[in-house]
Amino acid sequence: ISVNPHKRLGHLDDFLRYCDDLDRAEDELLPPHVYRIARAAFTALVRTGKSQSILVSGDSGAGKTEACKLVVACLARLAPSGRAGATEAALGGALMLEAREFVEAWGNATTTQNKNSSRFGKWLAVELDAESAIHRCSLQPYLLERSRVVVHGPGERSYHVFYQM
Ligand SMILES: Nc1ncnc2c1ncn2[C@@H]1O[C@H](COP(=O)(O)OP(=O)(O)OP(=O)(O)O)[C@@H](O)[C@H]1O
Repeated sequence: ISVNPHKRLGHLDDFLRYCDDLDRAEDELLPPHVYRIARAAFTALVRTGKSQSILVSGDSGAGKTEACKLVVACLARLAPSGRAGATEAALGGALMLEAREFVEAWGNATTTQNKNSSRFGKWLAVELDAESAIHRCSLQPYLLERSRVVVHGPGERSYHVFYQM
């Protein structure tokens, strides 16, 4: 269970430093946190070679979109560590986050529940190479609320991009 803090907590570096002090076998010693979920998926993928999935669900405004960004930020920091190609991998993670801002312009809108509500579902894939560095990221949108382009409720808006232009 993840609770929307409604403020930047910003302690990824502290968390990763804390993780570094622990043996990798001791995932269960980590505090409950979205970073712990991301790290557990990463270590399981590296250990087993099998794909891992993280399903984020909840009410509008619960913090799903922000939680996903934190997962990607955490993977981007974990994946390249100490390997050749680290710069490219870190860049891939950063680009993924930047790309999401762009996608949000076209698929997010202000609603009564959330001023940056995602009006589509998304399948985000992060692929690692044999060196456990980020190889490729992709984002597949689906079920976009297309009717919002022409009509929306009182106090709501159409997609951000129309106001940004
Ligand atoms: N981890 C977080 N740190 C700081 N602020 C957050 C965090 N999670 C959510 N918020 C705040 O809450 C707002 C709503 O969160 P978010 O857009 O992630 O919700 P959501 O569950 O994706 O909603 P929707 O289903 O409507 O898209 C964000 O715009 C942000 O202001």
